Amino acid sequence: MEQRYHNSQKEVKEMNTAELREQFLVDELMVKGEIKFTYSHYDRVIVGGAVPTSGKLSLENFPMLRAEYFLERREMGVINVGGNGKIEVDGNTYEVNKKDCLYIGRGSKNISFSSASADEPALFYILSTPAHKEYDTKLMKESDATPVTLGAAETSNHRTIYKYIFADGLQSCQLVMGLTILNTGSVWNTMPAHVHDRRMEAYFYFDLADDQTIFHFMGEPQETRHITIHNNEAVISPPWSIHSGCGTSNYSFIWGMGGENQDYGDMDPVKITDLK
Ligand SMILES: O=C[C@H](O)[C@@H](O)CC(=O)C(=O)O
Ligand SMILES: [Zn+2]
Repeated sequence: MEQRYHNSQKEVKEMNTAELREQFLVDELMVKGEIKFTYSHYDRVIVGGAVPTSGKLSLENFPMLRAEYFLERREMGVINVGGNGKIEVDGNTYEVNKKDCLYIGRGSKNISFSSASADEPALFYILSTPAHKEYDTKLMKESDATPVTLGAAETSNHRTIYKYIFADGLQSCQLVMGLTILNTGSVWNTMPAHVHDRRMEAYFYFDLADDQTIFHFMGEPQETRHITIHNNEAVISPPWSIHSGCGTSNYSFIWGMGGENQDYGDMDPVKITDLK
């Protein structure tokens, strides 16, 4: 498991392209036949990807967690963005197909991931946060989420938001998770941008054509920087940073947060004309 430590606002201002990418971009997340993890020290959120092919992939423990097993003191959210797949949690099997979300509660011990087809494998995107108590492991199908439409074609940000793990959805200790789908011709996400000093956020971009890119904007609202992102890559957003993107075509992304509260609406918006 790779570790990413904190960076101060002052430090980030001074970073060049390579340094920004090294600190905040999480690439090589979806690797066939592997589970990959990156441990961020912002709210101790672990970002991961699991791509099972012909066999099952089991969730292993990591010595750096100093735990008996991965979810001894943690909870986990998983969203599939690939082919049909299954997740087994302590003997129960859940069908987690594209855009379905499984919340896995603290205390769950034996977890494994599998794909229905090795040729079209499931792509499981994983977030894990520290948890103080156990909530039920529960599946939310895409069709059970309540979509909310935001933005407009005129401002190139017409998009639909699906919330899965949050105060009024799947219950968790602190994890918040969902996804956003941009309409064809819309390329801007999260504009107007916002910060939420109470929560870090991670974005995972998917369903972007292989020959396209997304300019992901980060940094303090008056000190913005960008990182270019390709399909199936994630980016870490410190609590004090904006997180917004503009693609060279439309795309979808999973957002997820850990921290002080689970109130999706807790955002301090930044006026578009105040961004620098
Ligand atoms: O704090 C919330 C997150 O930044 C995202 O949910 C925003 C988002 O998906 C969007 O506006 O498209
Ligand atoms: Zn946000």
